Amino acid sequence: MKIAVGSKNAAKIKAAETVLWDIGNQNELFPIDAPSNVSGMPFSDEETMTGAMNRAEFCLTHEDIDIAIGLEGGVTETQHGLFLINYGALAERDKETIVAGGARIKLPEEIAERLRAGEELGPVMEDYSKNKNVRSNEGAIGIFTHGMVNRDEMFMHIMKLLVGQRGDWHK
Ligand SMILES: O=c1[nH]c(=O)c2ncn([C@@H]3O[C@H](COP(=O)(O)OP(=O)(O)OP(=O)(O)O)[C@@H](O)[C@H]3O)c2[nH]1
Repeated sequence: MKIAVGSKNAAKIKAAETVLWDIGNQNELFPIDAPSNVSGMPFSDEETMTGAMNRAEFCLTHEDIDIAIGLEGGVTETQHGLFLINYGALAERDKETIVAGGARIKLPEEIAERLRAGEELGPVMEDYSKNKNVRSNEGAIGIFTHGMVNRDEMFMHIMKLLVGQRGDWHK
């Protein structure tokens, strides 16, 4: 089967590749630069989830793609602070899109304040950590967990939730 992941982000591609290899399929993975059609920095569960679904559904407009995956990062406000969140979606023609959310952690207040003021997490994390291209490598989750859970691993978990819900990979 031809499977698309709606991003050129290395952490997202690695997560998709790893989980698809793990389920033992002879599938081909195609990274596609898919628009999320939500804001650059999604600011709620709803918006982040919609971004993941929009990316997956965009990939299905490529006729040769059988299964499309969208992965999206964002943040959400809670009574206890601003949390980093992530969602994934798996779309197929004539089937209901499958959705899953990933692990979430509270962001330090100095980061939260900058996001509330309109900055995007990617550049803020580069500035904070002095590392380059954080969003495609360890991610904010990797930095704040001291490498215990990096962004690819967090997306791998979402991938497992998606492919697990679909189920019938060997039929
Ligand atoms: O350093 C980061 N570590 C993270 O853990 C993280 N999660 C989200 N973001 C940022 O939030 C926005 C939407 O995220 P996002 O997933 O839609 O886009 P992305 O730029 O990471 O990938 P893509 O658009 O190439 O697929 C973008 O500004 C991302 O930079 C992160 N940045």
